[in-house]
Amino acid sequence: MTSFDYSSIKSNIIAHKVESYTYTYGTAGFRTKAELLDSVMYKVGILATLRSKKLGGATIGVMITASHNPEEDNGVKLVDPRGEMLEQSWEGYATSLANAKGGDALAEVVEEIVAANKIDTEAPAAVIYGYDTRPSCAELVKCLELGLEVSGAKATNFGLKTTPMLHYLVRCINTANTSDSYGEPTEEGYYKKLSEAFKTSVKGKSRLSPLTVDCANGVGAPKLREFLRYLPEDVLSVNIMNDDVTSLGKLNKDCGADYVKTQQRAPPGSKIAPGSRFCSYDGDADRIVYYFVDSNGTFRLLDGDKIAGLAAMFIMELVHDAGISSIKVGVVQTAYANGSSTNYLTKVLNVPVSCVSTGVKHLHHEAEKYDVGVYFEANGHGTVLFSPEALNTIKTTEAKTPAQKHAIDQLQALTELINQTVGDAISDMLLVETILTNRQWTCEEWNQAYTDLPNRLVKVVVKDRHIFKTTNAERQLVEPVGLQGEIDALVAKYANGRSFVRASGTEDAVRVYAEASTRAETDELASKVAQLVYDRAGGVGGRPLSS
Ligand SMILES: CC(=O)N[C@H]1[C@@H](OP(=O)(O)O)O[C@H](CO)[C@@H](O)[C@@H]1O
Ligand SMILES: [Mg+2]
Repeated sequence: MTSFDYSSIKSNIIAHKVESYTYTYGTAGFRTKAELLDSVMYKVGILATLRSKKLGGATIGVMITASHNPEEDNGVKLVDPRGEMLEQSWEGYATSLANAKGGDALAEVVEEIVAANKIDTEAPAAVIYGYDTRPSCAELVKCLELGLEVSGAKATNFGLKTTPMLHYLVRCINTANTSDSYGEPTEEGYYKKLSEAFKTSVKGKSRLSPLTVDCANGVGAPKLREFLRYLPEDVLSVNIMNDDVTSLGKLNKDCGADYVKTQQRAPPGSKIAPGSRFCSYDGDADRIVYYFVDSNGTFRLLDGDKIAGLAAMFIMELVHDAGISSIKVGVVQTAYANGSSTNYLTKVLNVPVSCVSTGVKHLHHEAEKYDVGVYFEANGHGTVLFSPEALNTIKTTEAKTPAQKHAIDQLQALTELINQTVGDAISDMLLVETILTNRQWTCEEWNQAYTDLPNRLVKVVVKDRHIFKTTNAERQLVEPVGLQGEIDALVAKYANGRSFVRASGTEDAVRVYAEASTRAETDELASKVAQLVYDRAGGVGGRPLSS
């Protein structure tokens, strides 16, 4: 291990490919065209080392992936010691480092971070890293490794991983030999933990019909295949599709969770028919959506909102059957959650629901406020968090009846089955399969909880999206001044109408969301609001949805 060496940090700097490009550590870390990322990877290596030094040598994770983005993109994000996303206050450091051009500028930013956080640069540092199947990963890994080396980290390459596996590994390493040890810090340990919990969860129940999993031609494919070696076919029957991770150009192309959610259709080539069950992962396997076609042949999507409803329902019943009145379940959504799902949660399940800003970190932090916090974005990213007190209560409650014992055992198994560090397609799939198996439900029966309101998401390109400022968990605009009043006036004309506008954190566009009672009204409302935004806030290119 080398030590932290300013001159080495300066002299090894990787030059920016495009001088004028500005990097931002956003909702999903750094994400852009892969060829622009080599300089960033070097600096992320340095940042991860500093973060670890700041936290007494705790292991920090670095994941190289661009999730559902096209194959030519790539990205990188840091994982904090408990497997969470990088603490928000450090995102600014990431951005400053990434934009520092030249060795002197870089050293200056590093010095600022060291001073502001009183970091002992000679303290130990440990960083683990993993990457997805993108062809650009190999080169980017080398750049990251150089950054880790010049800053003196003990670095470990965990190789090809799904994003949630890397989060799991970070938490396991940092909790090893403690009372809240999260598991064995190996890929095998992950498979064993989840498969054992699943076997317990479905014990004594008949296996469901086969589930076809679209792996988006990404890292989920080889990892799911490996995982299935731990689960006998008579416990879970899975067919894998879109598992080509070697041919160029296939990753996320006309497949995967994002495609299915935005296109509202099954990937081409899937032999979906009434009675069959399907789900899709995204490119780094941290998102999942389910779908099926009903007896009329109509495509039905079971998205993150539907998964949240199913999970909340099941866990609340288990808590009730276990006789544990101290555990309160809550659900966290964003403004993109379908109005019918919020209605179902609050009026039918009577569960408290919080609405927070877009981005998993916001949902995760809000979910930590509940004893059991279920959080999902509509797009299928989410998980369930059990507070330390809830975990302890589940572990120590003594059953008075066999029914109570069964419920407690089921809850205990769920705490092992669910990846509590971050949304995880494999783990979330097992959660859904557990519930459907216990209920012996078809997807059609699951879907009956509520009917989605028709909805529409439109992108409007404007001169400067940063002029859009929101409040109330992004549901209302504060600026441009006056625009919200005009949106409200439009919404008021539609039964069950709802619409909101915010700047995307990941694309150079403004997003307009609308829902209403009928498809026609929804489309009309979406188009009116989109055109209003275009007219009032510097629309660029063609006017959206003009007929
Ligand atoms: C409407 C929508 O789906 N927004 C997505 C998208 O964020 P935007 O800030 O809307 O671009 O990407 C995020 C990161 O993957 C994800 O968390 C979020 O849900
Ligand atoms: Mg993803």
